[in-house]
Amino acid sequence: MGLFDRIKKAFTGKDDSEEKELEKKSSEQAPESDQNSKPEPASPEEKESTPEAQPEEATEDESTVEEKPEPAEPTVEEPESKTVEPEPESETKPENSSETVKEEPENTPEESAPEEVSESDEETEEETTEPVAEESKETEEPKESEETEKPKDDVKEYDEGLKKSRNSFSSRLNHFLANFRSVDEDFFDDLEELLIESDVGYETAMRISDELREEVKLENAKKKSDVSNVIVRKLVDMYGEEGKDEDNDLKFSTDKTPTIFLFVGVNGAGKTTTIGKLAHRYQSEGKKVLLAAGDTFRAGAIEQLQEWGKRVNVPVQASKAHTDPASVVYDAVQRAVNEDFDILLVDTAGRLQNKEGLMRELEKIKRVITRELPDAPQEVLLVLDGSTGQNALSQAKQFNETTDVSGIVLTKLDGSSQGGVVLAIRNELHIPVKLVGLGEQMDDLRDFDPEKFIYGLFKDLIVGASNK
Ligand SMILES: Nc1nc2c(ncn2[C@@H]2O[C@H](COP(=O)(O)OP(=O)(O)OP(=O)(O)O)[C@@H](O)[C@H]2O)c(=O)[nH]1
Repeated sequence: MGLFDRIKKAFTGKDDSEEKELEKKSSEQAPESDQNSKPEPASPEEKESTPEAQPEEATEDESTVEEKPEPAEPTVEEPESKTVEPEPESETKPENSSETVKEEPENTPEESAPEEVSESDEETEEETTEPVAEESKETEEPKESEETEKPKDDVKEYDEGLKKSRNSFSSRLNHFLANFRSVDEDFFDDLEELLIESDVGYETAMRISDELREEVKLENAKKKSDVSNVIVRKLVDMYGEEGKDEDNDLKFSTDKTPTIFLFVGVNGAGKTTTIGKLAHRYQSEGKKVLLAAGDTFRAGAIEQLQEWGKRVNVPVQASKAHTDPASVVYDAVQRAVNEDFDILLVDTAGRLQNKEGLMRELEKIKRVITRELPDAPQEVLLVLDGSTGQNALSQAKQFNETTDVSGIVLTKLDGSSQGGVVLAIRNELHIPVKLVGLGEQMDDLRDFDPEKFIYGLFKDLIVGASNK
């Protein structure tokens, strides 16, 4: 069963063929009693969900007028979703948060062009690193986490977080389908354009268009509803295919040594915030977490990480601005080992005077870590601002050329209408997305779950597409 059918079945209780079968039967037997043909709804809670899901256009299309079974919304517990590989509800338990610490990302007028990273990195140890600002420790109790927020549900989070992306994609596609006259060359040109604009990536758009030509011929899909079904099915199944060997799980140390995650990415992508959220997650799980302020390029970045340290009650290894970041990281690794920390999360600069300088610095940081702990870092996580669409994709390409990225954190998907970039990242870069940011709060970080994500992105189209 392809991804499309798996998702459809998980969330509606029926896959496409079962549904067609049912429809056929019910139209043969009792044309009026279409009530009966509804898939037993999982839970009809938010029926209003997406207005564009059943756009007026669909009505004008001859064949599609008949009543659709109202999409069964996924229940919080996803009761019948057992068909999709069993997901442990692996999310952080959000017993806290709620308190919104406003952080200004660019709060410091940085840039006094920093001395180039010194090449002599053997040293690092004592010199630079007076742990000037290693505050927090266990001193401050997590006062903020007292006000409990109701636990967030995973499916629902994706569902809500991706509303904008979904609406944007659904309405574009629906608009497009409502306006095409025939499936000719112009149709395919326009479709390619639409897919590219939706940030699924150029190559993906071309592949879909090519394969669609075949499918359209094969399935003799001439009606709008058929074409729509084929497009969505292709998009989803292609995504499923590409991800067959993808491992979206974070890797951890397999011995007693600390796990180290190194975060890289351009300024403002959400590195510090992601580190804060992850620190909160592991801390809540009872792990001993240390943060390292490896972005010494600007003082504001150090303060920002320290702020997060306070918020989530986790110590931060830091030094003065413009210290060699490798020395800060060296000290952090030493401390993590000596004091039995479970996890060390390392922040890095998003910008230096030039790209080469930045890449050299990242390399050096990584070398320092690996020299101390050969299996670390267990992850080099590239943080990308998901709301930047194609821009995120080209950043990923650049970083991946110079840094050995093991996974991607895609942030700001809540505010984005560019969720399609996830398709491009998988189909074109083959780097697994491991985490997604669905908001600014401590609990708004999710392990990336491809099926829930795709459901969140295409819900209306998946549930609606095949019933026409
Ligand atoms: N809506 C939303 N905002 C986010 C998310 N992740 C981060 N942000 C916001 O994005 C802004 C930048 O995040 P930072 O964590 O400072 O980014 P950074 O990559 O560390 O940037 P520098 O410290 O400048 O290198 C902040 O205002 C965050 O609150 C997310 O998932 N959703």
